[in-house]
Amino acid sequence: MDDGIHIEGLSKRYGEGDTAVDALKEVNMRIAPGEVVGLVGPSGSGKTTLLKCLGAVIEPTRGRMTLGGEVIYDSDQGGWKTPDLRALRRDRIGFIFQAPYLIPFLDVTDNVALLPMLAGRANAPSRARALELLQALDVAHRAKAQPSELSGGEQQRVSIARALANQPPVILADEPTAPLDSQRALAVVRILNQMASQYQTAIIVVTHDEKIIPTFKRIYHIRDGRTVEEAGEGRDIS
Ligand SMILES: Nc1ncnc2c1ncn2[C@@H]1O[C@H](COP(=O)(O)OP(=O)(O)OP(=O)(O)O)[C@@H](O)[C@H]1O
Repeated sequence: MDDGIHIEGLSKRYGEGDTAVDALKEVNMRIAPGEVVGLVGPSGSGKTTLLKCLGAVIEPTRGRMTLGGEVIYDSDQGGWKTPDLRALRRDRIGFIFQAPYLIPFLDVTDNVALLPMLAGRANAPSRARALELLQALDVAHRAKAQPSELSGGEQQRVSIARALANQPPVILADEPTAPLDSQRALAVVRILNQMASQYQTAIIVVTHDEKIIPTFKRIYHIRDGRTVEEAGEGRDIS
């Protein structure tokens, strides 16, 4: 089974000739449903490039990527499996960023329900799903509030609910804890672990954050475009 995330021989070259940059060099990764792994590496090592390839934002040069049991990209089979990369991103991949990027003129429920609605689901089940997620993330009491009325931590939890809204098999989190103090950063990681296990989502967390690195059970180190897998400390944060 190839559920979760499976990356095989993924390479990305920017540019051509003398100025070409090989940002990813035959990267292999496998993340199981329900698993949260860290992706760490120095500046310029290829982390953003890897997230962009997985998130169908840029096209790899070679390799194969499987998300939730479906091959989404195979360079030996013509590249992307679907021409509609926007729908792929919307329906199959959740994104969490350093800042929550909530839509200021929609209330909390609609911020979460918007993606299922855009994916063609009816309003009532989309809102019901949003409320269920807000409950799971302990912000349901703010369901009718505007984003500007929320604390930073509440906004971050709403952005995690939004990432889960279309039940994607995969969530890509780019430095989700960088601006947070230690306690709040660990709370976000705890939530990501709970959500991964509750919804059987595979989560990659790109991070430099020394506060959360000891919490991962598995870490991929990336250096100069190549990944090395390592057992993490898996420090208990329950
Ligand atoms: N659009 C581009 N064109 C050419 N080279 C690029 C492009 N984007 C990134 N690179 C190069 O690819 C390599 C990997 O960059 P990438 O942004 O993936 O690193 P990163 O690990 O995310 O770094 P940081 O932690 O600083 O964000 C770097 O050498 C970078 O200069």
